[in-house]
Amino acid sequence: MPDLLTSEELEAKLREVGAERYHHRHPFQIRLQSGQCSRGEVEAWALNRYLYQACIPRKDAAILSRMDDVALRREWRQRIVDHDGDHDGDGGIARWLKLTDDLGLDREAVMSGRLALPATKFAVTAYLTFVREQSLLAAVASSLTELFSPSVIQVRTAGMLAHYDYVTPATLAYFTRRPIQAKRDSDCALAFVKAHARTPEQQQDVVAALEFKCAMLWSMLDALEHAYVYAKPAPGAFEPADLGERLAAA
Ligand SMILES: O=C(O)c1cc(C(=O)O)c2c(n1)C(=O)C(=O)c1cc(C(=O)O)[nH]c1-2
Repeated sequence: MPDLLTSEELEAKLREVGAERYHHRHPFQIRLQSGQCSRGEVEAWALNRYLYQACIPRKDAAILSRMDDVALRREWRQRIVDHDGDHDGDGGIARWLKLTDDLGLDREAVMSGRLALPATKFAVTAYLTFVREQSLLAAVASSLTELFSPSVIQVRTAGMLAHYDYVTPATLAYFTRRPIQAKRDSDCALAFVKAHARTPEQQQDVVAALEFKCAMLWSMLDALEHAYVYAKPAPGAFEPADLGERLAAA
């Protein structure tokens, strides 16, 4: 059994996991931010990621339902408000739909998830199952990828604005608020994890939870790369208008 880490050592270990395994290193992410994606690849990314966005308030509600502490619940519930908003047209999910609208995607097709890749659906379901079935500590730790999201969001947003003329700041409005929200949310989750991971086993669970979440994010980009860079979407999945050109180039 490994030694008990100090809370600073645990934090350093978690940051190491992010540096090695977070999706900022994924080839599809690098392709997206450096202007190499076709229009169809950008559309497929936005359509598939909608399912991840839509699952986040549901997974936060599952986590919230397991918290005994009133003060913690009060902090955590803000995450749900951020995504769902207070009325129609408000909140992160609505802002994600602004992105898919601007890309010309049909709302029903996006929101129903019927054109998403099988791997996207499996990944999102795995995240929901994880937070329901693992300990509360591991469920909270699985959100810690948000420690790393502000920098990937900044690089991706700047890259997309520079390289894709059909993408404007209004199209990417979803991302404007995320870095501040992610900092607030990950500060809260990290403080909880550092205070409650008090045995080597609990510390291992926390590290494994972050590795799981990095793998889940990574697998969604693997699936996008396979389907749209190599022009092989699964039967029934989204087929962008430029898929034929991509196939000819492959
Ligand atoms: O753009 C990104 O790369 C990115 C990554 C992540 C993440 O690391 O899980 C989240 C988000 N965005 C995001 O917008 C978001 O609301 C969010 C919530 C969570 C979570 O697990 O609770 N991660 C993320």
